[in-house]
Formats: sequence, structure tokens, C-alpha cells
Amino acid sequence: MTFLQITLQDFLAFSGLFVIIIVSALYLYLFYETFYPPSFPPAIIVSDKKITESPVKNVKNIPTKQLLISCHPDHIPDKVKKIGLIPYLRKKHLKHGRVLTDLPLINTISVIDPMTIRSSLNIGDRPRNMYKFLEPIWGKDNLYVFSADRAKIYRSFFDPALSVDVIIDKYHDMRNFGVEIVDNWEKSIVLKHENVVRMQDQGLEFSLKATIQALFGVNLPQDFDLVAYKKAYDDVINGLFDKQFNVLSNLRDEKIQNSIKHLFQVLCILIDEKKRIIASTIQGVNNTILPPRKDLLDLLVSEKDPETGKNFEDEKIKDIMSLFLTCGYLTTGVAISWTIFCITQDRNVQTKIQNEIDYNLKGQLPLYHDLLNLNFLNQVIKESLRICPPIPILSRYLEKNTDLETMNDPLNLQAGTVVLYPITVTHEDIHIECDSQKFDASQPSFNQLKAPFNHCPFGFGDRICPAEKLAMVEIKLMVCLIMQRFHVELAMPLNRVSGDEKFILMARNDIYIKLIPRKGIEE
Ligand code: HEM
Repeated sequence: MTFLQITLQDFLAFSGLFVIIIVSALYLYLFYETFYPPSFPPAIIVSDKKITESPVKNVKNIPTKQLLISCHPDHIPDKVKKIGLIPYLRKKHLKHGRVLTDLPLINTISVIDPMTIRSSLNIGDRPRNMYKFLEPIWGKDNLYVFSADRAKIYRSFFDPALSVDVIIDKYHDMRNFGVEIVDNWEKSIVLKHENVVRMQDQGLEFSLKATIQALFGVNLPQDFDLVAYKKAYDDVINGLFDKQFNVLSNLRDEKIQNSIKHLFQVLCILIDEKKRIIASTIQGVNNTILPPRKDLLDLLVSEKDPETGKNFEDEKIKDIMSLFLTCGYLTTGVAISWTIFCITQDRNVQTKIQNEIDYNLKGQLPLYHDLLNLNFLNQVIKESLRICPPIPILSRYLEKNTDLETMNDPLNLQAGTVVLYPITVTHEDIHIECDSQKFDASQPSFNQLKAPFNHCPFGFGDRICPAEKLAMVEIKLMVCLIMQRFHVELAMPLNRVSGDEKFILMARNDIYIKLIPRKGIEE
């Protein structure tokens, strides 16, 4: 009996204690969620350790055993798979300096040294295997993995289609897409009192429409399902990437195949529509005249392949358009949302942008040339591209023995070496950027005198992004339209904003932004 009483008392006391522990844990969790000092820049830049010097002293003749980086899932070590390639490299660079020569990847070094980037400008080859995962949507033989010589031929062929003149031709339509989006937000605020938007989703919507207009010059079909299309892109890019890292279930694999089919169907509809327009214009069926300057799809449909001298084959047109669209749509879309996110973090920056816009535009919609006068906005975008570069890692493949500079001793590398450039980590280097972890739009985000190649969100040298001008116009235009109409605030806890450092730096949980209307603009 006594035994039972004691046990019962013990039991009651224990239960009480248990309840207290659970409640305390709950309170602690709520306290953490509410008051934990949030980090900015977002969680992708987590370490407070600074790179102080490169320990690499005269690294000579790094041996090579095989020709290419092996990105076959079986050859990627578990320690890399576990945390992801870029976080892995960041950790190693923080510990071992700006040049890593002992990576567990075959014949591969990783460099974040601006001097090395400077001396890599003329290297025009990329490691094919690293981008193999994109073959299902870009084709086996795509521009991204063309050799330096072939890339040069095609890049100069494509160049006119990405020129300022073509961008100006398309500008009006691109602006209409942006205006339509901000108009819809305004309507939602007035009619439904909904003032929070998922900015990444919306940035992607704008960049998809604008990039299709810029590259294809045709309208999307009437029944086009934008949501399904964006979802398919998401599934394909993330799915293919995960497949390369061997973390994909069969179920998802099947979904990816269906999504790829969906993307190709849309591409084919757009390409056929262009062919139809060109054919009927040439035959004089309609009254339209062909625009004086050709966009990318015009070039592919109407000019000869510079390599073969023959018409482009349909399959090749599809692959090239798919590659350009993927490169353009995702990067620009996330750049818009990362920029808006950065703006929410500094009220003064926001006011300064709005003052600049109000002063230059006087309440009118921005013309192409107005964007050129928005210098502070330009600086904010560049700073945001430094903190959150949409393509966080670049690479080159050495076809022949090559000497590369570093801030310390030179590197003598043998043919067959793969050089990785995790530019996110270059952009974070404390030695080059005084307060590299801080978003600071008041300073030029790259100190040209100290280190000329420490800011390269668009890459560098022979393989630099061919569409930087187009990308900057799209980002500036959309951010300008947003800032003209709204004040923006982050509508989620800061510590929930985090970047997924895969092929493209996307916000894992999207970026929720609260919109507070400003005065309207005169149409
Ligand atoms: C914010 C937007 C963008 C960023 C940050 C960006 C960044 C980059 C980077 C880092 C590279 C690789 C450069 C290198 O290896 O050195 C690249 C390549 C490329 N980008 Fe962009 N890009 C953007 C927008 C666009 C747009 C709008 C298009 C097309 C409409 C585009 C088309 C391409 C193509 C085709 C390549 C491959 C070029 C080659 O292999 O030679 N990009 N981009």
C-alpha cells in the first residue's frame, strides 16, 4: 500500500515535471522564433570566420589522373553530397584559404582569388560532366559545354540578338508585363485586402514573360498555364540536380520526365508560332512587316548555322532556345526577389531609391533611357547580386598546361584540371570587401583598384554571360515599377529566409513581402 502511494506520488510529481518541461520547451521555442536575432544576409552566409590569408605557397604541378571532373553520383564523396558542394567549399575555403588543391573530387581545385579569376579570362572551356545533369533539357551538345572555339563562333553569331537595339525594341512589351503584375497586386490590396506576395514566384513570373518576349518575340498561347509551367521548370531543374547528387526517388524521376515533356511542348508551340509569323509575312499574307532587328529565334529560324552553313535543325533550335530560356528566366527571376529582399533590410536605401525614381520619372512609367539614369538603383542591384549571386558557382576546364596567378604564388596546373570558382565565397572574402557580410549599397560593391575581379555575378572572360545587359534591364525595370508604387517590408521572420545553393540560388521558402501602396503613377 505504502509502496503504491509512494509510486502514485512519484508518478504525479514526475508527470508534473514532464508537463513543466514540455511547456518550458514550447516557450523557449516561441521565444527563439520571436526574438532570436535574425541574420542578414540570409542563412546561406552563415560563418563569421574571416579568410585572412591564403596558406597556399607555390603550388606546383598538381598531378592529373583523369581528363574530366567526375560528377557521376557514385564519384561524389558523401561528405560533399551531405551538405552540398558550395557549402562544402565555403567551409574548406574559410579554413584553408583562397586556393584548395586537396579536394575529394578528381583533378579539381577550387579558387576564390580575384587574381586567379583575372588570369582565367581567356580560358573558354567548361567541364562537360559537371553540367551533364542539364542534358535532358539542353541536349547533349549544348552551348554551355561547347569547347572554347565553338562557343566563340556561336556567341558572336548570337550577339546581335542580345544587343541594346533589340532590347529597346522589346522594352515596351516587357514593361507591360511588369505593369500588369503590379496592377494585379494593387487590385488584390483594394479588393481582397491581400497585401503580402511571394516575391520569388512573382519575380519568376515576370522574368519568364519578359525573357520569352526578348528571345522568342511571340506571345504565349491564350490557354497557357503559367503556374503549371513554372512548377514544371522547378521540378526539372531541382530534380535533375538532385539526380546528379543521387538523391532522387523513382517517383520524382517519373514526374521529371513528364515535366520535361511539358516544357518541350510549350517550346515547340512558341517556335512554330514564330515560323508561322515569318512565313506568312514573307508571303505577304498579313500586313505585318518583320522587325528590322532579329531576336534570337528570328536568327535561328532565318539564318544559316554558322558551323554547318545549313539551316538550323529543329532539334538544335529547340535545345538552344531551351538553354537561353533556362539561363535567363531563373537567374533574372531570383535576382529580382533577392534585390527586393535586400531593400527591405534598409529603410534608408528604400527611401533613397524611391527619391531617385520620383525625381527622374516624375510619376511616369520608366522609359528605357530613364533606367540608365537610376544610378543608385543600379548600385543596389549590383550589391544584391554580390550578396546573392543567382549562379553561385562557375567552372573552367584546362585543355592544356596553364599557369594561373594568385595573390600569393602562382599555380602551375596541368592539362585536365577542373577549376571551380564558388563566386559566392569570393564575394564574401573579408580581405577584398571590408565588411563583406553586410549589404552596403552606399559603396561601390567592388573595389576595382584593390581587386578587379572580386565581383562577378555574370561570370568572367570568354564565357561571361552574354545577356548581362538584358538581365540588368529586366531587373531594374521590375524593381523600379515596384518601388514606384509600394513600400516593401519583409513579411516573414528573417531567419526563415534562406538560399538553396544549387545550380541556381533560390530562396527555399520563397520571400514573402508586404506591399504598402505609395501614390499612384500617371499613365
Ligand atoms: C541576373 C541575371 C543573370 C545572371 C546573374 C547570369 C549569370 C550567368 C553566369 C554566371 C554565367 C556563366 C558565366 C561564366 O561561366 O563565366 C552565365 C552564362 C550564360 N547566361 Fe546568364 N545570367 C543572367 C541572365 C541571363 C539571361 C537573361 C540570359 C538569356 C536571355 C542568359 C543567358 C546565358 C547563357 C546562354 C549563358 C551561357 C554562355 C556560354 O556558355 O558561353 N543569362 N550567366
